[in-house]
Amino acid sequence: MRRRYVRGRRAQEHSRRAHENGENDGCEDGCEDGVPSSDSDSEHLLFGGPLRYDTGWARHEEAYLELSLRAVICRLPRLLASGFRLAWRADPYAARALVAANAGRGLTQAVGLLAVNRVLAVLMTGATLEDRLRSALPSLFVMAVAVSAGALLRAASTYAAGRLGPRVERAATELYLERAAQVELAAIEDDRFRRLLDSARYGAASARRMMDIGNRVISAVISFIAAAGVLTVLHPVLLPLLAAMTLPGTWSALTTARRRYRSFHAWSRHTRAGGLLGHMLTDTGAAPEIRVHGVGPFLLRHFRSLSESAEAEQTRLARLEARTGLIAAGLAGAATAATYLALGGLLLGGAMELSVAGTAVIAIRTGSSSLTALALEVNALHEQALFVGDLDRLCEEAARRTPPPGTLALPDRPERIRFEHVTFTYPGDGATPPRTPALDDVTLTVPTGKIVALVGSNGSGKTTLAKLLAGLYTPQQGRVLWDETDAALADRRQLADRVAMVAQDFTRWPFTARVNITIGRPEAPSGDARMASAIRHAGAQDIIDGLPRGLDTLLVRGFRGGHELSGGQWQRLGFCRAAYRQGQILVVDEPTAALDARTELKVFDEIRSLADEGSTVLLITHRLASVRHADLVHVLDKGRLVESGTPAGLLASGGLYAELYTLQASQYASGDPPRASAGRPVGSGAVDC
Ligand SMILES: Nc1ncnc2c1ncn2[C@@H]1O[C@H](COP(=O)(O)OP(=O)(O)OP(=O)(O)O)[C@@H](O)[C@H]1O
Repeated sequence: MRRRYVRGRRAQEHSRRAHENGENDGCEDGCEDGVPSSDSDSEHLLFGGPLRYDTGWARHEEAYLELSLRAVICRLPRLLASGFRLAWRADPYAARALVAANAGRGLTQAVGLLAVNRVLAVLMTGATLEDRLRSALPSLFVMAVAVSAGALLRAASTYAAGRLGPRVERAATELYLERAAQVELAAIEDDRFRRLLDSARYGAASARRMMDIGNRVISAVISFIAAAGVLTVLHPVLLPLLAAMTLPGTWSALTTARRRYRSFHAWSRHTRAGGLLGHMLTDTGAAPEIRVHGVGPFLLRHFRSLSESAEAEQTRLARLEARTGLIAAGLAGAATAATYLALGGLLLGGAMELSVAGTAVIAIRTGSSSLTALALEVNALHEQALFVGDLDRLCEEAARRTPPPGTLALPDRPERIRFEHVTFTYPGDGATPPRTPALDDVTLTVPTGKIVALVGSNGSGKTTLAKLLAGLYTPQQGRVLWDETDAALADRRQLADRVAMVAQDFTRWPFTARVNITIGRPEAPSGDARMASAIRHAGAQDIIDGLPRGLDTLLVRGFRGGHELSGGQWQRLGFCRAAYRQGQILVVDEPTAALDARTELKVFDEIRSLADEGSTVLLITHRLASVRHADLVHVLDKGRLVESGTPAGLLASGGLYAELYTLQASQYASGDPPRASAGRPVGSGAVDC
């Protein structure tokens, strides 16, 4: 009931707007800027409303539609300048050649038109035909030279644009990737920056397209200027006649293009929704449920409903296009008749010579086709320029968010890493209320050469603390000290070099097993000893032995020879990668979550042996039985440090650690499932711990 009311209100609002815009293209049912509402019952049922992308580039859908042609033309020079800067950086020679060739073409067109005028004038005056032809020869020669030069310059401009395009795309892509890889992790996780990244991703392809469209715009502008200049020289009244003949065609082309564009954006949500349904129907992950729950016919029905409404929209557009084309043809016909009547009047009144009228007809034809092309290309150019503008903004923003390289050297063999009153809050998206700190005034010590465990409920800040230690984030307050050196001022490359990490969501690289291990330290000389030691520490020999091509097996499905590992096997490979890296500090976040009991024991033995060899291990785990391997345990709760001590000491003290431990141990001791509410509340993740 409520939904019907909301949809009714929305339809009324759409109708009102369409009415205000003076558009009534058969959309009694609620229109969006002349486009019938694309909201459908299927979308409401399946997605709770229209399926919109939440990405940066999607912003341009609205931005572009809001702009009038005048606004587009006003903004264009700035946007064009950023495209030209890219072109200049990519290939200054080709950029110069492109501009020069187009300018030259305009000149040849003007010269050609004037020569035509001269030829016609000479042919229509003079005594004998032979005399007239002889007198016309020099102008004919000029015409031939102008046409040949124009052809040569067109070839030069095609070559320059073709050479420039890929180079511009490569330069822009490199710029994009370089900037994206440099920024701090917090920027990558920041919604606003992510949107900018999304949007700027299209900057490179758009920059390339801009070269082609820009080339056509320049040549249309120059050709229009040449035709308009010649017409003004021939007779001042001809210029308004040119405009009158051109306007209907331009109006028709622009109206149709904008209508299609609007419709595309209103209806692309629909198409996207249909695509998603199609994908779900064939997706491997959804396949079992589709079969067991009989979801197939349900999805197919909604797919058909979405497709049928999209087809109806195409029919509506075709009808409108035909109508606009007809109106434009009528107006253009009237304007052409008026033009020829005016030319006839000028001829009869003796205000214009026949030769001038002939040249005028040619110039009007050239000028009007250039102007129509210009209007369309400017529209397209503006759309591409928006994305190139985003690439510019990304570069500025990335420069702001790239951490300084740092200058202080870290101690070779630090005795401890100390967190001093560290507070860290993840950046918000600006729209929602500010986040609460993930770490709040935390002071603790990680002695080197030991196993230090971080324990606490879900969301208590363990992973965040490990990432701060690895230098992935910088605290807003407090310091992380390696002995006495502040990590925020330390050489960032040196800091990264000291740490190896097996994160919860470590990357499953779509490469061979060998690369998946060595990518932990790609520049290390690939020696068998290092590899063998890493495989041994991770207890991964059986996995490698089981692969069809051993270390050279490709670990991704969907490609020939590709092989899929189980979750636990991947986890051991991730551990192997970290061991291969041989960092001073090894951070392991839930290293055994997907492992069977026997393998888990083996991995913890290896962690112990790594610590015995001098490495520092920062262990994050919810399996408190495994924490007995640790030399020191820090217990976090809601971003604060609540307890620290040895496992035995903490058990004896009867605090949060002891409570969590007892809760977990009781699962094994008794047949009854433990109750999370037993004892005092320990946060939402009490049972996990
Ligand atoms: N990238 C992020 N952006 C925003 N908030 C985050 C991000 N990562 C973590 N948080 C928030 O910070 C808090 C601490 O998260 P953290 O991952 O450090 O906890 P944790 O103790 O490791 O949890 P778990 O045991 O579930 O892995 C949580 O409230 C979490 O929602």
